[in-house]
Order: sequence, then C-alpha cells, then structure tokens
Amino acid sequence: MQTRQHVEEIERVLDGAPTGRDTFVSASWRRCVELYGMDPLRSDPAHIVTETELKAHRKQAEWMIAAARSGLQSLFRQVAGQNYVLLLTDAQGVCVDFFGDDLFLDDLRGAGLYLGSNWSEELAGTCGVGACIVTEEPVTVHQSDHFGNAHTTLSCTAAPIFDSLGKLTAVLDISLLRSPAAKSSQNLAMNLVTNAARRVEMANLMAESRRDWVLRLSSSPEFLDVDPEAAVRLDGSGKVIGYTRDARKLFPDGAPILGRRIDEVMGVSVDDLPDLMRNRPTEERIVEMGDGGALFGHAIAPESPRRALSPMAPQKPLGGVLAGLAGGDPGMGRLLEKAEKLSRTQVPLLITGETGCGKCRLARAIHMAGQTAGFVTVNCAGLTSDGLRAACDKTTGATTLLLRRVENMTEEAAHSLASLLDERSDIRPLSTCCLDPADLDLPSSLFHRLCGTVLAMPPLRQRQDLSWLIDRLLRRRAPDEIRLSPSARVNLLGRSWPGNLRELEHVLDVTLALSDGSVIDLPDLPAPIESATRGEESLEETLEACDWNMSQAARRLGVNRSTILRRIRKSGLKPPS
Ligand SMILES: Nc1ncnc2c1ncn2[C@@H]1O[C@H](COP(=O)(O)OP(=O)(O)OP(=O)(O)O)[C@@H](O)[C@H]1O
Repeated sequence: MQTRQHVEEIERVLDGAPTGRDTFVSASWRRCVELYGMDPLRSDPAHIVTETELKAHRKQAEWMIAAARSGLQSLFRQVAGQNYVLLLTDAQGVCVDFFGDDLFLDDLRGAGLYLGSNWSEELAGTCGVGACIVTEEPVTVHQSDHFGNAHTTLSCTAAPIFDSLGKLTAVLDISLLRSPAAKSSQNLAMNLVTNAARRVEMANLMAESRRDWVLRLSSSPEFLDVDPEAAVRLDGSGKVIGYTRDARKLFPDGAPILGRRIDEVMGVSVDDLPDLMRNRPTEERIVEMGDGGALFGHAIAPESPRRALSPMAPQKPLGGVLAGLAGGDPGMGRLLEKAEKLSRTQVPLLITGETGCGKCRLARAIHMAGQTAGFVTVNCAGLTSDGLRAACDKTTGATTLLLRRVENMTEEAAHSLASLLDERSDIRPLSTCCLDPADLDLPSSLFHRLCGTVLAMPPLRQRQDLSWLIDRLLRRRAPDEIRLSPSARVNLLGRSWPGNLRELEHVLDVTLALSDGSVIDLPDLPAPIESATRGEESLEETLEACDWNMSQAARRLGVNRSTILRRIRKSGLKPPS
C-alpha cells in the first residue's frame, strides 16, 4: 500500500504537481527517473564496492579521514545510545570511514550503512549523501524522501565538507535505521553534522596553513579562539589562498574568493593581523565587514621554519613574520636572521636605530616568531613605577615586555624596572632606543638586564630594498592599478628620509589623498619636509630648553649624543657658566 502511494507520488512529481516535499527531493526523484532510468518499485540491495576498490578510495581520502577522525569520534560520543550511525564518504559517495553501534552491525551492513557502500545518487537514488553531493548543501533525506523502496525506513542527514580551495571533498552523514515520522525530529542531527563538518574544514585549513597567516572569525567573542565560524588562509600580501566554506558568506555573493585581498572586503589588512593575535583581549579584536557588520577576529601567524640541527644542512630561507620586514637588503637580511635565532631564546634585546626605522615593528615580529603568550608595550617617556607595574600585572606567565624609547626612562622608573625584572623572571624585555648604546644613560644594573645584545637597524636611506618597501607600502594603501612613474620613483629613492619608514608612510598617504589618476608622477609627490628645528640655529635653543643635558637634547633632536657634541664643537657654542 505504502509502496503504491510512494510510486504515485513520484509520478505526480514527474507531472509537475506540487507534493509538499523539499524541492531538492523532487528534483532528485526527477533525475532518478529521467537521468538514471531508475524504477522506485525495484528493491536494489546496497551497492558495496570491492575490497580493492575500497582500499583505493580510502587511500585517496587518507588525509580527510585523518582530519575528520577526531571530529567524528566526538560527534559519535554526543549521539551515543541513540542508534545513530556516522558515515564519512568521499566526493564519489563511497563510505570510507564509519562509526556505528556494534550491536546492530548486521542490520547496518544490510542497509548499506557501512564501510564501502556507495551512496552516489546515480546508484542509490535519492539519499542523504547523494543529494548532498549534488546540491553541495546540508540535507535531510527522511524515510519516504528516499527514491528506492529499500531505503524508505532510513533517515539520513548529510553535510558537505569542502577543501580549502572550495571543492567538495567529502560528506559527513548521520543516519538512523528507524526514526520518528516527523522530519523535524532530525533538526538536531542537522545541527550536529553541519557543525562537525565545519570543524573538519577548519582542522584541515589549519593543518595546511602552517607557513601562512590564518584569520579566524566568529560572531561571538567566547567562541572565537575555541570554535570559530569561518577562516581564511592568506599569503604575505593579504590575498586569500584558502578558506572554509562558511567564509563565503563574508564575500560579496558570487564573486571569486581565492585571490581577493582581505582589505577589499574587510576593514583589516595583512599588516593589522598582529593586532588580532591571541595576546590581545578578544573584545578588542574587532574586524569590520564590508556589509557594515563586524566580527571578532583571531589571527594566527605563520610558523617560522625550524633550522635543521646538522651544521652541514643548507640554510633555509628566512620565513614567518620576520621575513616580511625586508626585501633583499643584505644588512637587513643578516639582522633578521640573527633576530630569528634570538627569537627562540629569552635573551633581552636592545634594538637601536633612528626614529621611525621600524624598531617596534621588529620587536613585535621577534615576539611573534618566539610564540611567547603575553605581550605588553610601554612607552618609556613619562612612564611611572605604578604605570609599569600596572602594565605588567595584566599578564601572567611568559611575557614579552616592549619598552619603547628606553632612553626616555626616568631614574625612578629605571629602578622599578630593575626590581620588576628580578621578581618576574618570565618577562623578556625587548627595548628600542634611538641612541647608540654607549650614549644610553641608564643605571648599569638595568642596562645589563635590558641589553643581552644589540640589534642595530639601518636608516631607510641606507637600505637597498627601499624600492621594495615603497611598493609594499603602496600596495597596502592602494589598488593594484595605482603605480609610480619612473621619475617619481627615482625622486623617492633619492630622498634622505630623516623620519624613515614613518615618513615614507606619510608621504604615500598624502600623495594618494591628493592625486587623482592611476599614475603617481613627480608633481604629485609632496616636497620633503625639512624640520626647521633640526638646523644648527636651533641647537642652542634646544640645549637651553634641556638645561644643557646632552642626552636629553639628543633625544629631542632624534640624533645621538656624540652628534650633539660634534655640533656644539662645530658651532662654538659654550654652556652657560
Ligand atoms: N618593514 C616594514 N614594512 C612596512 N612598514 C613598516 C616596517 N617597519 C616599520 N614600518 C612602519 O613604520 C612606522 C614606524 O615603525 P616603528 O614604530 O616600528 O618605528 P620605530 O623605529 O620604533 O619608531 P620610534 O623610534 O619613533 O618609536 C610604523 O607605522 C610601522 O608600521
């Protein structure tokens, strides 16, 4: 009787009459008859591939089985005792992994809910796995939704799993041999299976992205770090090179995702990613979306490659966050290599160089390469003992303490810092300073607690990768079509850049704001700003303002102490008696 009704319903669907079934079910019935020539009255047994074929399918899906295993195990634990069976099939519909209750193994085998069964639509008719492969969407195929007579007691809920390039690669199916009549009884199963599929995609993306940035996103701060909703894998320029399926929702409908730069769709660029790392409070890691909404972001930095232990092993090129700081300048290359080795130690580092040359940026990169949990920055100008303590109390455990412009530290703060470092051996100080270490006026007890070794950064005018840096900063600010004319480039390369990278950033910002067209030409560039206070005329005023304290005057002018002494001698200035 039931069979006759089922056949009649299929006939009505073929005639185009509405029957109240989900549209994907009616469409699948139509394919079963019109495309695969199936007969709903035939009670075909389950299609099981041969032992050798199963081996081949499992071998092909090996990496997916491994990525999905722990997800499947935890899902199976969640439904334990409720007679559910879990199948992982490959993109052809062949079951390559299976979790079911041993008590019902014979029944499950008989129904095809077992390893090696082929649930592709053209063989099994309308079924959960088959419909999921065709629609690439999660589906529930409940009881008489099935086309074939043999399966109308089953309820199957299936979710697709995509690889990081957006290709359907597997299906996760949760099935019941017998289920309540209402299809809505499977809503919870649908939730479980789609969440499990999302986690498998996430695990797979993370496993293949060790050398790239990953940005994970969630609408809830509580789940951001533990169970994010979507993730994108990014290359060094911020272009998407992989994604989990749910990340599609973040991009404009239908537009390709691979190759898009994230700053075209979100309010963050690749350079903002360090601010979205785990050492920052979750609530502060907000990413604005193109549609006006916002999500919480968690950026995971590329791992730097570990050097082989053998001294004979060829040197691997520098990788990870440090590699992005220079583009072929030999001096910077050596400096970054040293920084990378030191990043794995607890040695306190003093990073010196002119203002704006990237000392803080380097300190941050060293911290990230070393993968220490906590990160605190304090500005030494105006730093009080209380301020220092309060900043460091924010973290417990291994922490990097970035001391910006350590030459500006007061004596009181210097003493406090020395005792703090004695109390907290888990704090690693990284200090930046615009003076030569020899001119640094710090109590020697503190100096040696801060300076295990010096990393001296070159000024921008001495860097051979200036052209690379100009392009890098330009690309971050403007679309690919905007470029520099050769004469504009030559002009920028010939400047002296007293403000270093900070000045370069400002020049590019001003240029882009004021110029129209897609080519930046010489007249579009702002003239270099020579600071009036840097001339010899103002030296006396500066010295007077600093009570003739050479170190202070040097700080004010952004030069080192010996330069001040030289200028004083040259200009014949005499301190007041
Ligand atoms: N390698 C780099 N690539 C692109 N931008 C950089 C790089 N290094 C630094 N910058 C940018 O240049 C500016 C100055 O960098 P940073 O604050 O690290 O300099 P600093 O030497 O610590 O300056 P100061 O001594 O004045 O505190 C920042 O806006 C930073 O983002």
